[in-house]
Amino acid sequence: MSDGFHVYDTTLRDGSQQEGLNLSVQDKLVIARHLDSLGVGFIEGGWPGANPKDTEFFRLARTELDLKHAQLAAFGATRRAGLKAADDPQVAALRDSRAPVVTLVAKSHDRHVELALRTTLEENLAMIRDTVSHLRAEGQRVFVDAEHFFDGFKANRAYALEVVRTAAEAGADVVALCDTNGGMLPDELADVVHEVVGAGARVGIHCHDDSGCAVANSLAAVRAGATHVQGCANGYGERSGNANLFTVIGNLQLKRGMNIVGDAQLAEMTRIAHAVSEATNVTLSSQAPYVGHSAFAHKAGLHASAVKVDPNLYQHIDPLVVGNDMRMLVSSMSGRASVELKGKELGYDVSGQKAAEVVSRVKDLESKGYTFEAADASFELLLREELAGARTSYFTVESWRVIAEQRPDGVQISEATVKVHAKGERIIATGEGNGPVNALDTALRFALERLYPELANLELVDFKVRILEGSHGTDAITRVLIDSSDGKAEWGTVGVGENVIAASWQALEEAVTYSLLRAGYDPS
Ligand SMILES: CC(=O)SCCNC(=O)CCNC(=O)[C@H](O)C(C)(C)COP(=O)(O)OP(=O)(O)OC[C@H]1O[C@@H](n2cnc3c(N)ncnc32)[C@H](O)[C@@H]1OP(=O)(O)O
Ligand SMILES: CC(=O)C(=O)O
Repeated sequence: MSDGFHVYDTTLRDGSQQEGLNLSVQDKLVIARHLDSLGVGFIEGGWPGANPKDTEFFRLARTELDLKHAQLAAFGATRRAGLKAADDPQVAALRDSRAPVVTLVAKSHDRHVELALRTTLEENLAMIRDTVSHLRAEGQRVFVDAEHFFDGFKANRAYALEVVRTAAEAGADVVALCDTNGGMLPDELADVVHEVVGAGARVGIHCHDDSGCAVANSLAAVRAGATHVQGCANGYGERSGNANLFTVIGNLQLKRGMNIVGDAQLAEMTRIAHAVSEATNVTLSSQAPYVGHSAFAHKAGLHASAVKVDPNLYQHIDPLVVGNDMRMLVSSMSGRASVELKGKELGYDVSGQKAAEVVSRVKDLESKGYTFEAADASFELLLREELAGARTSYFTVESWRVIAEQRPDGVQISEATVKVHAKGERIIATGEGNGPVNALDTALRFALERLYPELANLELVDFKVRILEGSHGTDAITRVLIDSSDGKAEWGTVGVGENVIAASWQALEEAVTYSLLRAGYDPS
């Protein structure tokens, strides 16, 4: 990280104020390690003393977190009105955390001092002064988060600036100006930051995303002179979240030319964003800038035809720089170039008239309810059929049948029979399952596993059903998407039919066919 500029992560404190996000101490340790490996300068670990988990995190961090880049910061409030900082138990918890940095939240809006703290403006300044100097004297580095700073500045400019001066004079290294309610817009916010820079301490910025401007506001603040930027992984945080730190880092490094993290660390950013999302158990938006699964996915035919000439015609950066990948999506919006590029991605040479035929087939099938964006394996099987003039096939299906039963004891069980032909044999197999699709899957595997032992590695990992509305007087139809894995890769297949079992069978048959193709068996 460049000297003189701080990247401060508050995922483990402000990020965990997000509705539905609950981190264990172990989750926090895992996330801290990921953020450290990205090269952030500070990791705010939580509020020691506010709850046992955060206190425990700081205790364990001393022995279990071997941070290579970041310093740990403990978050807490200034002392209570009327108490000495040294006697305030919450301040003691910050001291006892033994974190090298303490970040104190301080009121900087006069109305909040009077209504929320129920004290005088002078006492609030004394609370800031005493707490900062006490912790400094105890050997900790102190940052101050000036809460509601921008709203406070509008209401009482002199008082908001006095808060910054008081914190700086007492020894705070950073005063982070907080857009706590997240309602600021970049131009207005930048003007305020500009006025504060030079008041003594290093000026930082902490933005919430209630107006959808948290990242833009953070960048505007940096341009106006802030040299400390706070944010959260994947934009987590209370209400609409905080500035997405990954977007901020990408923009500062790649658009503003700042040396925020190393190139090798930036190339890990996509992996880290997804690993943090695994730890928080909050699905990462596929549209997340830089790191989302769709951030460099091209669906429109016109885009693909230009990307074929030069990917940068429809991409703002090279995805590899942030560890992401360009992907081509095939759908009813595709043209020949989309199919050509997707074919190349899958290892097939398809162009000209053949590409046009594939496009036309995809469009026709999508008009009937199929979708190939999420069913890459079904698309590959279709492509192979167009190129070879015949389906890739390892078995032919004579018939299948399934019975769903509810027994007198309430247990529901399904039983399926499949009749298939493979390698010159006619095979009849029966399977049971907790539902009809599970029973069909079991029966099909029983039928084929002896001839194709690699099938034992196939696992169905997801199953999605969608009822598509009928049009032009037709009945509604069912689309089934199955995600499968062989432990090395995942792939999707699609089936469409008038009933859910027929659609599922089709997606299942393609999942099995594709797994045999991947396993290297020769098609019949
Ligand atoms: C803008 C932000 O996001 S700041 C971070 C906010 N995060 C959290 O609140 C999560 C952790 N919080 C907690 O666990 C609890 O609220 C605690 C442990 C901190 C306090 O709990 P309690 O003692 O029960 O108080 P409660 O939550 O009801 O109220 C907060 C108190 O802190 C006071 N306070 C608020 N801000 C400050 C401040 N900057 N400096 C000193 N005191 C403050 C309030 O006036 C209130 O005082 P009161 O007890 O005299 O009414
Ligand atoms: C401190 C903080 O999280 C805020 O003001 O938003």
